[in-house]
Amino acid sequence: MPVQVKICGINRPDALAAAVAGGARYVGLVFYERSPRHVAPELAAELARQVPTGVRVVGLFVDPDELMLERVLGSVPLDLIQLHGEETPERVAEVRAAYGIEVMKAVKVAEAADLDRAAAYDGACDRLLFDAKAPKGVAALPGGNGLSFDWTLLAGRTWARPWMLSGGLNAGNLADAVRATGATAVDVSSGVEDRPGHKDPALVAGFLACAAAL
Ligand SMILES: O=C(O)c1ccccc1NCC(=O)[C@H](O)[C@H](O)COP(=O)(O)O
Repeated sequence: MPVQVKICGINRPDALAAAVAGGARYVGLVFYERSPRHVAPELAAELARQVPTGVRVVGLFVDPDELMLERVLGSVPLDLIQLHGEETPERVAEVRAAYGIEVMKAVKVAEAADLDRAAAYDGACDRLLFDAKAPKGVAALPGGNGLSFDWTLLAGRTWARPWMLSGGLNAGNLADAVRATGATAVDVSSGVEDRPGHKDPALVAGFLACAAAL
């Protein structure tokens, strides 16, 4: 079965067009103001309108409050809410119940214990996403840092929910990552950019071609 791809951090029509043309199943819009990929709800709504049926629009949030979620959901038709902060399992369940939209919880991984803790989210969300934990002591973003984690940590783990692999993926390491983890869905951002926050349509197309060939 082909690996499904989410291209995260879309903020321009040319990147969106490359993602759709290359067969991405998910496109991610970042609603986190510190991110170089941040999109205002107005631009996000315009981009979302260009997404064809069959491609799911994911809104990425970091510890959003109700005001934030309502502001975005009031104008942007999202298919999935991605929670990429320090949300507790209770908060994830609350967001899921409140908006009637699928919720994907990002779990930041550096060691086996992080995956042990992920079990608590398995019943609270619709999907899990495993991403590298941001390095301590630097002003890193909570995600989208182009860093990988030790993929062998996922070996032998089973999850009740569907899950995606992310963190430092690119066309050069995708095959190894999928082989090591058994992932059937992957998420990429930095690995298809030519500079922070700027997706390169050729890199997007190249990544999707690699995924399609797996
Ligand atoms: O992309 C961001 O700027 C971002 C900001 C805050 C939280 C999460 C963020 N991104 C997450 C993602 O783009 C993906 O879900 C994933 O982490 C892949 O990122 P990358 O390692 O850059 O491929």
